[in-house]
Amino acid sequence: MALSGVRVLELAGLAPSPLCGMILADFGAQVVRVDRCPRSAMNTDVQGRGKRSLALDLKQGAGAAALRRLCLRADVLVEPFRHGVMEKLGLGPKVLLQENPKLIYARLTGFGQSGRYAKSAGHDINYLALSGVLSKLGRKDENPYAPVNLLADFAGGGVMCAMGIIMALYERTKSGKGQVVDASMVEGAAYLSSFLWKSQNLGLWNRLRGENLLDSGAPFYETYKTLDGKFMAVGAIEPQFYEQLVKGLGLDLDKLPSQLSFSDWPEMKKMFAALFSKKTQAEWCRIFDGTDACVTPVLSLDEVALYQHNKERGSFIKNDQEEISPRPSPLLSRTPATPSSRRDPFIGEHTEEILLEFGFTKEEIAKLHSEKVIEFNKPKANL
Ligand SMILES: C[C@H](CCC[C@H](C)C(=O)SCCNC(=O)CCNC(=O)[C@H](O)C(C)(C)COP(=O)(O)OP(=O)(O)OC[C@H]1O[C@@H](n2cnc3c(N)ncnc32)[C@H](O)[C@@H]1OP(=O)(O)O)[C@H]1CC[C@H]2[C@@H]3[C@H](O)C[C@@H]4C[C@H](O)CC[C@]4(C)[C@H]3C[C@H](O)[C@]12C
Repeated sequence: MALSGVRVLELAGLAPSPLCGMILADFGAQVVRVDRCPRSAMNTDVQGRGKRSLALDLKQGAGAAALRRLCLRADVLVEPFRHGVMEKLGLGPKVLLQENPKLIYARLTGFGQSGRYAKSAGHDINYLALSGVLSKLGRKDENPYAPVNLLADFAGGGVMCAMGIIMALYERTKSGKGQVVDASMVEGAAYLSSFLWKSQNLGLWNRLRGENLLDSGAPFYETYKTLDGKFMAVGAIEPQFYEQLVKGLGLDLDKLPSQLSFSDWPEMKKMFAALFSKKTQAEWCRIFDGTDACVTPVLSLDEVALYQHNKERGSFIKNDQEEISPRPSPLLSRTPATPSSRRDPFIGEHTEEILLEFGFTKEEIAKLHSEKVIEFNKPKANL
């Protein structure tokens, strides 16, 4: 796999850093999740695929020292705390990079490592708000609306951080040096939205939120409810595709206002909505499948894996617990990701084997254990 041989230490965090670690693991890296010790009653990382867990108390001097030792043999450290937390533990980049100059030290935070908010708490919606993106999301006459915690946490955070790590790993093959990756979710979400910025002069965003081409203003870029309470997604932007949409709806193009007549959009939406409500989702699929009308069903998470196209590509996978999840993306032709099919690790499940692998002796491990710096957690206890 593309990242085999890369050793990653991921300090356990909320949502974005677990995704970052999972991407690296899916593509072959050996990812160790460093969990808190004493461990919490329940594992909240649902993105632990392919990782192993080491439970280590970083607040004890011996715990912080153990992490420093682990970092000597690691390629990447991912830390998800607000700025200052790692420094307070004596584990800041100055210390760790001095000890291992090849280390890639990835810091995944909401507000970045500097600026007045660097030490403030926040969540996806706050980061999205400060990126400017949130102001563009939402329907006409409604408040801005955050689409779950996908944009800042995962796209602008977890994915951007993984990209930064991979670029730093590539650069290291030339310089032999590690570096700090300062991944701010505000900036990640803003960067992700570069199209929004760069397209300001195209006239795409001249109208209020929810009245533009791609933000639910246009009748041909919208979702519509069907007779059976399901939905269809319509994305017929180009005139040749719009023509096919109109045909599929049983309308006559010549009798409709021009596609880009903004003032007619609200009425056209009503007309399209009335038509979509007359047939079931399956009936609309039969009409539009195989055309270029850019009309697709809105599938639920329960439906996607069984949907013919997704089945043909094997886009969703099952683990040995029969849980379905998306297959890693993108597909690499020679070295595709081979995600683990095992269940996620229990906190502290691999503490001993990881420490042995990183050069700790049995005696050292026993001492750390007796001092409650580390914890073991045998799987049987969880079954
Ligand atoms: C799924 C839910 C998550 C929702 C995601 C949400 C929408 C997000 O946006 S996530 C993005 C959050 N932001 C960041 O990650 C940016 C960077 N980080 C931060 O800004 C902060 O970390 C913070 C604001 C997120 C949290 O601040 P906090 O003060 O808690 O932490 P820090 O200041 O960073 O410091 C960390 C301290 O911890 C110490 N530490 C760290 N590691 C160790 C270690 N190994 N040993 C010892 N100590 C360690 C470190 O030293 C720091 O100490 P100090 O403070 O003293 O300096 C989920 C959200 C809530 C979940 C639910 C909830 O938990 C209840 C249930 C619990 C149950 O177990 C499972 C079900 C739950 C319902 C659970 C379900 C889900 O997981 C949630 C809903």
